[in-house]
Amino acid sequence: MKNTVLSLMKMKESREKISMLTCYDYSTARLMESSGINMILVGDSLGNTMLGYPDTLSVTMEDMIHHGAAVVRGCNDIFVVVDMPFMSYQTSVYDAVVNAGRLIKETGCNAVKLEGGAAVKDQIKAITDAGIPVVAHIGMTPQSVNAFGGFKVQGKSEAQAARILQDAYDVQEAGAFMVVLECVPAKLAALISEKLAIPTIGIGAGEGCDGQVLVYQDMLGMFQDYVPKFVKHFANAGEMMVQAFKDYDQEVKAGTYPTEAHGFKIEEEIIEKLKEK
Ligand SMILES: Nc1nc(=O)c2c([nH]1)NC[C@@H]1CN(c3ccc(C(=O)N[C@@H](CCC(=O)O)C(=O)O)cc3)CN21
Ligand SMILES: CC(C)C(=O)C(=O)O
Ligand SMILES: [Mg+2]
Repeated sequence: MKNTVLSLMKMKESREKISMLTCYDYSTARLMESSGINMILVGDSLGNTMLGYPDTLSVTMEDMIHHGAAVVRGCNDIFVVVDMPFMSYQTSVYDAVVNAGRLIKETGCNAVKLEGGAAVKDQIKAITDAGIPVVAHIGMTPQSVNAFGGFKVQGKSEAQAARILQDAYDVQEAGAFMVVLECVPAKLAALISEKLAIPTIGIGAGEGCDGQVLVYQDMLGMFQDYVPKFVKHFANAGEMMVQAFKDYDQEVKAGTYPTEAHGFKIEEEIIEKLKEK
């Protein structure tokens, strides 16, 4: 049965962990749907994993709509969240509502996600007031990579930890129904998870969160540019793919693929007639 904002919030109450993975295309969405995971995130991490950018800053609304709509076409039964890309909501509350609305209308997703705490309270409130569920994202927010000086864990000092806790309270108060905690110390994430009424979804935020999210190419072992410390390889799909590509290359070159079984037949007579032309 498909989750809703209500059933996801109830999972926190009953201490049932929430599983989320990123997804960017139709065929992967079909596969994920048969796995039992609770939620899909069409993350702006598609800038890295699908488009080959060094960060998420170049990702556009058009990119998110293109991939988001493909994922939604593959999902009958999973709650889908689409990331708002860099500069689609930071510029004004008006831009935030217009662009959140476009993501909902043009992809068919169930909720949107945006990065930031206190700084985007007004945006979260306005999008929520428009009837669009919002997932917040605090801690190490990759769209601020240049401000952070790299993809570095946030919240180790007392001042930073206090700011992140306040961000968590702020996004909850503004109306977010869920919050992603990225790359923050495990004990800080556990404390925030206890204090908030809304579910927390961790990535590099330890075992105390109400759920977890990973980039699917990371957990399948098929992304090689970098491997963050929080990633666990649940498969070595990268190795399997390279082996299959090698086998194909060899068989094509050796003439062992394709065989007759992979081809289509035609009446011999027709070929004989064509030979005379
Ligand atoms: N494939 C992929 N996976 C991700 O998790 C991800 C993306 N892309 N793109 C957007 C952001 C970028 N993220 C990143 C990228 C790198 C590290 C990383 O390498 N961290 C180091 C250093 C941590 C530190 O020094 O504080 C690590 O060892 O984990 C972490 C998160 C998370 N997001
Ligand atoms: C890793 C998650 C939280 C994300 O924002 C993304 O994939 O873009
Ligand atoms: Mg993102």
